[in-house]
Amino acid sequence: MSFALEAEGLTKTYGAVRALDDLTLKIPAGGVFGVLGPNGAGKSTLFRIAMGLVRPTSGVARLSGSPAGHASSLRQVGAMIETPRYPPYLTARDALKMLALQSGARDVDIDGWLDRVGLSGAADRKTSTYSVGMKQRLGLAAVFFTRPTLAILDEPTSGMDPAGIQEIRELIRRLAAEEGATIILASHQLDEVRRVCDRVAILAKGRLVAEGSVETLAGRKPALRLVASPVAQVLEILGEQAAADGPDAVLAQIERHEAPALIRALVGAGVDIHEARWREADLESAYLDILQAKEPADAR
Ligand SMILES: Nc1ncnc2c1ncn2[C@@H]1O[C@H](COP(=O)(O)OP(=O)(O)OP(=O)(O)O)[C@@H](O)[C@H]1O
Repeated sequence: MSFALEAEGLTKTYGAVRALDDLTLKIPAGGVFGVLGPNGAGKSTLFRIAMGLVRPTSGVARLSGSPAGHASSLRQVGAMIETPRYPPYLTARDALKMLALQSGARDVDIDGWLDRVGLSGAADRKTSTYSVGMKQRLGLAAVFFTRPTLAILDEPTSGMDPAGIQEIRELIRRLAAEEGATIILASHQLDEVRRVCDRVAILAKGRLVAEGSVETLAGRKPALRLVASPVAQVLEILGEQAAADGPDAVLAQIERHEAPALIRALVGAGVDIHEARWREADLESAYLDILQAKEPADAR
């Protein structure tokens, strides 16, 4: 397996503060990886080291096998650290042109990228007139237009309203699928992480306290909750794949692609289905439980 980012025994101290404390973490190449953790857990420090902005006190970080901070690894990484800032007098188009010049990227389809992030209509407006969401979308174009193999997004939806968060979330998923880049994102929005990320790591006080797929960490897979009658017949048809969930509902442990066929089969067997809804993995409770149980006890 190849890894987009590897941290081995990574420690970073700022005076008496250990921002990272012997962190070992391997983030596989491909997909969207979430880094979670309370304020001060060390997420941004890990990202700054990956981008070569900060030197570790000890340990190593590698991007696709090359040491972080080396020219070869820097060329592969694009990053957005919180809300991007641009000189206020620049339009979005000029901001991307400037970034293309700075990065030495050639043949960048600036109009195409403005279109992909939904900014075509505002391309010639000064970025100082942009909403937070528009700045984030421009920031995503700026990360991806040089086609990095690794994109690091530090709290990409901070300060945004729910509609804006949903837009950015969909854009990130689309870019992950279309660009094939590994995306590593830090977020405090657990719902966002659950919907966007394939795998997550939880950091606390600079250490790794949990790592795995969202479903594994949440301790349960998504299940299809069917409100149906007669319930007994649904339980009989589904056998071991189902469990009663109250007097009129059943939880079916099936994969998402199996849902249409199951519903067709139940209706064909004469079952009335009043509601079918996915019960998602509960990452938030799992996150809080993990932090309570595993957070290193030594307060700093
Ligand atoms: N340049 C610095 N100088 C001194 N201390 C720092 C510096 N950068 C980070 N720290 C400290 O290191 C610890 C980890 O900070 P970091 O920003 O990596 O955490 P984080 O998980 O990104 O937090 P948040 O969720 O609040 O962004 C904190 O205690 C922070 O105060």
